[in-house]
Amino acid sequence: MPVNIPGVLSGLRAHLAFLPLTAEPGDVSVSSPLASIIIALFSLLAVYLITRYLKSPWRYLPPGPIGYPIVGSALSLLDKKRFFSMCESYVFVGDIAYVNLAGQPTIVLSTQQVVADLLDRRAGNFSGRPRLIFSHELLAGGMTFTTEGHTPRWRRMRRAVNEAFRPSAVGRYHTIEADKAAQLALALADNPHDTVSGGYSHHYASYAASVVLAITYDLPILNTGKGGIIDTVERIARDLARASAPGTHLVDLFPRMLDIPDRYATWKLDAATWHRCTSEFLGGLVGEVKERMEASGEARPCLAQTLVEEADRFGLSETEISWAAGVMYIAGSETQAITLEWFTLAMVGHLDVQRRAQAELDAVVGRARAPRVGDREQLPYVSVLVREVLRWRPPVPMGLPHKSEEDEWYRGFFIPKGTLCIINVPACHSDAEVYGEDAAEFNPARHLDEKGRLKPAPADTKDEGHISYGSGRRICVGRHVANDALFAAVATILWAFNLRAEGAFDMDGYVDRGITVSPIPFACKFEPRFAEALATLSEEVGSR
Ligand code: HEM
Repeated sequence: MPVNIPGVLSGLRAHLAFLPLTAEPGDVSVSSPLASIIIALFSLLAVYLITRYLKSPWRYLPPGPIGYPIVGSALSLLDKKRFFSMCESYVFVGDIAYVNLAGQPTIVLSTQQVVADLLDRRAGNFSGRPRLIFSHELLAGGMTFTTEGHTPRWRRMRRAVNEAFRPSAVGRYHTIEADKAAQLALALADNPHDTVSGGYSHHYASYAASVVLAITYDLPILNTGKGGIIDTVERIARDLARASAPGTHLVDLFPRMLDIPDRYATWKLDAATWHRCTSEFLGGLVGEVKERMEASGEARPCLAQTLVEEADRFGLSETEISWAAGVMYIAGSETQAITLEWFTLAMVGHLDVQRRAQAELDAVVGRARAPRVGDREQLPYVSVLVREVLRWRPPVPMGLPHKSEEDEWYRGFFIPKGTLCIINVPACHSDAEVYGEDAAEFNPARHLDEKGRLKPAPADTKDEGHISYGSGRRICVGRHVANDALFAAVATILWAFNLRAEGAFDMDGYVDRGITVSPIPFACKFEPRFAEALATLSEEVGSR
C-alpha cells in the first residue's frame, strides 16, 4: 500500500503541536531555543552512553543466562544439576559461562584447562574468597583460613599447615589411619545385616572425624562412637556452616550494619561471645598437646605439634594456631565420609570392580594381615579405585568459590574484579577428550595402562587424576592426608568384606547438603569374606 508521506508528516505535526519544534517566519516563541537545547542535551547523552557502551569491557563478558531482574540467576543455585546444565548450555565458546547471582558477577569454569589457566596459572589474581561477614569475620574473627581472603594471614596459616601435611610429612600418620580403618571395619561388622538405609554412613562419619582429630591433636584413638570432643567440634562446624548460608544474616547483604554501635546490635555481642568461647575451646585442645610435648619431651606427631614448633618461623599467634588446627575438622571430616559413601555405591553397582580389587589384595597382602597405606605402590588397582570415586562423583561438585582481585581478560572475555569463580567439577570430569568416551562410567582401570601400571594423570590435575580437591593456591591442603585415609579405609573394607546392596539403590541421584553432595541412602550388607578377617583386625588395632 503506497504511503502518503506528506499526510503522515502533517499528522505528526498536529500531534507535536504543543512543542514548537521549528520556528516559523515571524514566530517569536521563547521556547524554541529551549527545545533545541533539550534535543542537543539528549543527543549528547545518547552519544555519551553509546560511546561508553562501545568502550565498556562489560560488553565482553563471557556468554551466560540473563536471569531475572534483581536476583539474576541466583535461584537456580538451589538445584546444582539445573544450575550446571543451564551454564553448560552457554559454554559453546571458551568453556566459561558468566552468571549474575543477585548482582554478584560469577563465572563457571567447565574444563580442567580453563580452571588451571585461571585459578592456577593466574593464581596471583584468582586466589581470593568471597566475603562472609557474619560467619567468617564476626563468628570466626577472620581466623578460618578456608574462608579467609588472599591475605598475609591466610598465607601464614596455610604455609604452616602445609608443613605438617606435605607429601613427605604425611607418612607419620599412617599408623593412625590403619588403626582407625581397622576400627571402622569392626564397627561395620557389628551390623552385618544393616538394613537401615545408609546406616553405615554413621560409621564413615565417625571414621573421618576421628582420623582428622587424631592427626590434628594426637587425641587417643577414639572409638567409632561419638565422644564429647567430636560433638563440640561438630557443633562449631554446624554453627559456621549455618551462618554462612546466603541470606541468613542481614549484615552480609548490608555491610554498613557493621557500623551500628555494639550496644544496639546484640547480634555482634553474641557473635563475639561465640568467638571467645570457641577460641578458648580450640586453644584448650592445642594446650593439651603442648602439655604432652613438655611432659614427655616430645608428643606423637600431629598438626598442632608442628604449628606450635613452627609458630615463630611462620609468625603465627596463639589464636591463629588454635584456629588453623580447629578448621581441619570442618574441612576434612564430611568430605571424606561422603567419599566413602560414594565408594559404597560404586561397589554395590560394580561387583566386577569389587572382585578385581579383592583379587589384588589377596595376591599382594594375603589374608594373614590387613592392608597398610605402605602397600599402596603394590596395589595400583585399589589405589586408582579411590581416585576414580573422587573423579566419578566429586563430593564438592562446585569446589569452594575463588574470587578475582583485579580486572582480567581471558580468551577475549572480560572478567571484572571481584568475580566469583565456580568450578563445574562434574563437567570437567566428564570431558571425553580428557577421560575418554566412557567418562560418565565408573571405571578405575581408566587410570592404568595395559600392563596395569599407573598412567600419568591428565594435565592440570596435579597428579591426582581429577580436580575434586580444587585448584590453584587454594587447592585442598589436606589432600595427601585424605588420599591416605581414604585408601586405608577402602583397602581394609574390601579386604574384609563383600559389599552387597539390600534393596534398591540409585546410581544417578544425590542428596544436596549445601557444599557437598552424597548418594541417596541405600542399605548395604558388609559380609566378612573369610572367617579370620575380623579376628585379625581386632589383633591389629593399637598393636602397630
Ligand atoms: C575427600 C576429601 C576431601 C575433599 C574432596 C576436599 C576438597 C576440598 C576442596 C574442593 C577445597 C577447596 C579448594 C579450592 O578452593 O580450590 C578444599 C580446601 C581445603 N581443604 Fe579439603 N578436601 C578433602 C579433605 C580434606 C582434609 C582431610 C583436610 C584436612 C585434614 C582438608 C583441609 C582443607 C583445607 C584447610 C582447605 C582450605 C584451603 C585454603 O583455602 O587455602 N581437606 N578441600
